[in-house]
Amino acid sequence: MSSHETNGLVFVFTGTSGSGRKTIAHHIAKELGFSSVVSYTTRTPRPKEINGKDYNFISRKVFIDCDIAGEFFQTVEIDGNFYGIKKADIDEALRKDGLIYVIVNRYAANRFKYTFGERAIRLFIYVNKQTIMERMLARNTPTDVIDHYMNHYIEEVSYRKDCEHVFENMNLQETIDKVKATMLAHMPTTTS
Ligand SMILES: Nc1ncnc2c1ncn2[C@@H]1O[C@H](COP(=O)(O)OP(=O)(O)OP(=O)(O)O)[C@@H](O)[C@H]1O
Ligand SMILES: Nc1nc2c(ncn2[C@@H]2O[C@H](COP(=O)(O)O)[C@@H](O)[C@H]2O)c(=O)[nH]1
Repeated sequence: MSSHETNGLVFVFTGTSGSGRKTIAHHIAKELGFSSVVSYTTRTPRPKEINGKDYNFISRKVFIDCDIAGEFFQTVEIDGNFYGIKKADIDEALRKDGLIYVIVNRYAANRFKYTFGERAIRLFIYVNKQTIMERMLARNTPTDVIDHYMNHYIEEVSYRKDCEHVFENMNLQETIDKVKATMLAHMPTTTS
């Protein structure tokens, strides 16, 4: 049995695309000092995305080879692109930090819940569709990315009823404070 089945906490950031999940998750992780388990994808990088931070960008051939070799904990295909998280990356981060965080959609969130049970905490981040649109337009986000966010909104937002915690991300600092407090409440306190 690998360690990801026995130890550690998994914070699963999920919710509506473009709602601020990565911003919130990375900010809190930096403050609390733990690292993310980064997904692999065959999608083309968007402007400002960093390989190894936002995603590990790989070719379809490499993705399929890794999949056949059984390296992925879970995979999904969205709009013709593959996404997945590697078992070895989960195990390594759990060994190092005792907890991990991932940023994924409902399919991976369900898989984490199934495998880790109460040790998987789903943090659902959302904003309304209009706000996502306004934020994206203000940042000159490419049209195809905005379309992608809009097309998946209804399906994604319906998952919030299944999650342990739900946050509407209007004021960023307020959301960060609430999510961080929620995460800390799940983390074991250290005794001196
Ligand atoms: N409360 C907020 N107010 C205004 N802008 C925000 C807020 N939270 C995040 N943003 C901005 O919204 C954009 C999308 O945020 P982010 O990339 O973190 O979302 P995401 O849910 O991880 O998106 P993706 O679906 O692409 O993974 C970023 O430009 C971020 O700076
Ligand atoms: N099931 C999984 N979902 C994932 C994974 N990595 C990212 N995601 C989610 O997919 C959508 C689309 O992402 P985008 O960056 O192309 O907009 C979004 O909800 C991501 O959080 C994964 O490994 N498994």
